[in-house]
Amino acid sequence: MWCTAPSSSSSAVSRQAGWPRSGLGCGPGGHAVADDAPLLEARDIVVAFGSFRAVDGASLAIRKGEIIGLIGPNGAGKSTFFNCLAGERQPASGSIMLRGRDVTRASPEDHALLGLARSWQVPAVFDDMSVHENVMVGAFLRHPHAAEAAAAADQVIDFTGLRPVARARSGSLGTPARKRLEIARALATEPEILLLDEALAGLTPTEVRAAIDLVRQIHARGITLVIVEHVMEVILSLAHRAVVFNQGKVIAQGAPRDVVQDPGVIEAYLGRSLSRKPPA
Ligand SMILES: Nc1ncnc2c1ncn2[C@@H]1O[C@H](COP(=O)(O)OP(=O)(O)OP(=O)(O)O)[C@@H](O)[C@H]1O
Repeated sequence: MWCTAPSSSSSAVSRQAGWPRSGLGCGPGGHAVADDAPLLEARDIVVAFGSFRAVDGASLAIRKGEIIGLIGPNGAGKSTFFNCLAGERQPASGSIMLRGRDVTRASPEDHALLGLARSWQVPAVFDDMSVHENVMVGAFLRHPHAAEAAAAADQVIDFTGLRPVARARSGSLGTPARKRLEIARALATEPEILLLDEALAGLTPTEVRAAIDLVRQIHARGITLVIVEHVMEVILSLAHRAVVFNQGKVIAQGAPRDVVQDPGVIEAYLGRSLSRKPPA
């Protein structure tokens, strides 16, 4: 467990090392956080592009240890909502609490320092850098000295199975290794909660199974997960709770096997998504 005084830097969020980080008994700055308080909570989030509300009053509370599957049709607002959770986009209204702290207007770096990491739907790796150097970029968040960041990156590379390509130029990687690198770079920031935005999209059924195994191992390390994914079988096999978005709103949530029986979910989404090819 870590409980420290707030940093004197402008971010007011302290840097803490050790992967994976553990314990949520203290909020940043040593404020007590109730054990049953959500790790991350978004309330009544609205994001508008002109007169169009991409996210229209969506709320979600995520507890430590959960794997949440966020599903819904194309354009439902999942990624936009994700971007708000990670601090990349500020909502027009609503609030976001991370570990008991209001982060609605906080920067992505502050979110990362508080223990939230995300992967991008299209991997945002630095093509001209090696795999190891890319992972070091994440590790620098908590290890400012290069030797320590390199050692921390090594651990993550071993954990994610990237050792055989550790010295390869990232731009030379195929889709599965690129997706894995995206996850590795997020893990190197030593998160307590990891948001995966379609991290399994574009993989073959065999690669999907390997990626599901990796997600299970990440969860076994004590990391809470929120996954946006279109392949329902992935949600059914991984998620404790499925949350369904449609037209910017949460229209249903619950145990994945219950949610798929919900007539509103079938009408809004599953009628289309079940026709997508699941992992064999
Ligand atoms: N920067 C933007 N400017 C204008 N409209 C946007 C912008 N970003 C997203 N949108 C629109 O907001 C809506 C929600 O998009 P979003 O990407 O959040 O949906 P999604 O549920 O993640 O979809 P997908 O499953 O296809 O990734 C879409 O209609 C999209 O076109």
